[in-house]
Amino acid sequence: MMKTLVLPCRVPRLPCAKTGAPIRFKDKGARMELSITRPDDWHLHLRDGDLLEAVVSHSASHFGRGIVMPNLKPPITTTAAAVAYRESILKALPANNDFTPLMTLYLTDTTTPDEIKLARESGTVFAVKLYPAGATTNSEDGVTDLFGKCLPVLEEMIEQNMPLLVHGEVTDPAVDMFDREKVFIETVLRPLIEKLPQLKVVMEHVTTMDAVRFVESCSEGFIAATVTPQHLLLNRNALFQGGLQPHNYCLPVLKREIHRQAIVSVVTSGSKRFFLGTDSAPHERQRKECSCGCAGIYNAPVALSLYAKVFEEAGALDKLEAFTSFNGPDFYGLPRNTSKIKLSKNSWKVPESFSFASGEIVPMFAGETLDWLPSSV
Ligand SMILES: NC(=O)N[C@@H](CC(=O)O)C(=O)O
Ligand SMILES: [Zn+2]
Ligand SMILES: [Zn+2]
Repeated sequence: MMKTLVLPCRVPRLPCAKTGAPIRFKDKGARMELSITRPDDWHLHLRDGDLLEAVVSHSASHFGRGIVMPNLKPPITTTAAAVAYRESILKALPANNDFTPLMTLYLTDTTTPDEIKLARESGTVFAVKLYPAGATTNSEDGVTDLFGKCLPVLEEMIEQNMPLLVHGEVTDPAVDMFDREKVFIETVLRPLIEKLPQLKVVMEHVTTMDAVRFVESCSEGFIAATVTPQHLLLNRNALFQGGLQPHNYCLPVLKREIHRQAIVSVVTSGSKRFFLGTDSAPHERQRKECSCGCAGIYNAPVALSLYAKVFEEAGALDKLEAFTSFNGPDFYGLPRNTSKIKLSKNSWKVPESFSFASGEIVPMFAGETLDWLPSSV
């Protein structure tokens, strides 16, 4: 496979007051070590069956919690299904691992306010996910008319202090693929927030300067965003470099360099509105390398190394811990993790692939050498 073109992260920094996050650096001879509060992944696809078994340990080995996406087949639309899915995740965890899956419900045109009450009472569901119908992988059952069909549910979510997580893209085929996030902000998100200013919303996997500006312009504590490693490190050239690169294809699709730079600038500025969400989305190799390949990048094994790389190159390692470990739980109103992990400046090679019962999964940056190695303390 072609070596991925990784872009430099030394970009202009937005002016910002120092957050003063207590980061501990140790210089072990030539090797730098960083000790940070255990991170959480606020956007994660764990799948089910043997794929779940194959991938879960890559997240569970370093992350404390993960917001688990509900886009299974069939989707997780009820609390009962979320509770059962949670059980199967717990069963698939390695022994003595206390990773906590935070479950989500898949919003449909027919979700009821009572289901939201049940979700809150269960203590296992932490958010509701909006997939505009047809926007991405397994979104066929998603919402067709948010304002027409879902307002009572959204009002109940305000009552229950339950955040709405959005895949922020319109699906109108007349809208250019690269403009779908920007158009979603203007036609759906802004009107939604004007109508329901008390609703907590996370704009998932932001990819544009427009999204960065929008989130920054909203009230803190109500609107936040997750950011993936791929949208921090790659621009849309990575899809075509040396030939079509299916393992760099995800949705929302990678954008122009100016957008990538805007995202790097805002996360490394220390803004509290942005936090770690890998969107790690494994698909079996044949489902990526075919004539109509699936969208989704499998980044769980490399995500922490890559986030550290971005912050290091931007000269902002002192802001890394807030992004990986504080801003997310603070937004969700959950306690921060108490355990730590270590990131050592140690070269390691990303495996070419991971085999499992039904095939192989190719990780992001397969076969390449990365600098930061995470380990539990
Ligand atoms: N991001 C992706 O490209 N794919 C995700 C779905 C999603 O998060 O949109 C998947 O489930 O494969
Ligand atoms: Zn999505
Ligand atoms: Zn996703």
